[in-house]
Amino acid sequence: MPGKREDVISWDEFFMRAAVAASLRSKDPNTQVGACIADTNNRILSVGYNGTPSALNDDDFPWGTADDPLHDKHNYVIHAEANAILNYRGSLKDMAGATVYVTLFPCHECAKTLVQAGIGEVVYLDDKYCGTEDNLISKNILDRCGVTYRQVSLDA
Ligand SMILES: Nc1ccn([C@H]2C[C@H](O)[C@@H](COP(=O)(O)O)O2)c(=O)n1
Ligand SMILES: [Zn+2]
Repeated sequence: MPGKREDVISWDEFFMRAAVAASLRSKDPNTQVGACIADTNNRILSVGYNGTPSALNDDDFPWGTADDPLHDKHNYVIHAEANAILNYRGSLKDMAGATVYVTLFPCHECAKTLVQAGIGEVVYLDDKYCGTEDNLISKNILDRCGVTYRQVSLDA
């Protein structure tokens, strides 16, 4: 009888690759972010990526930053982590202790939302805004709320 295949990818890699796949749907020309929420039984609950509200035509949209807040994408885009939570059709109770895999470290608004949804762990790929005020607030929120975070990398 042949033995089982041992050379399989880890759960971390599996969920992070799902987050990366979600990020490929993002229309943001500068930063594409994907998120995948996995529960404590290693089941994917939801995925999301950064984009406009679905009723807002993303063809007719200022995909840049601007001094005028009316024309700055940051005021319109829903972040990947928020979309992953909003896309979930089950009970929020299922997110208790779940892990969010995200391709970019969460901003402070997402950190608050993740905490409130019951997420217990953040696993991230990139932290390109590390050390910025927003990033420090985000880490402060996660630390104070007992949400752990760790960085992983994906081999090419
Ligand atoms: N954890 C994050 C951080 C950012 N985003 C989104 C929001 C914007 O669409 C983009 C950031 O744009 P940038 O300021 O780098 O031009 O990424 C997110 O979804 N989740
Ligand atoms: Zn965010």
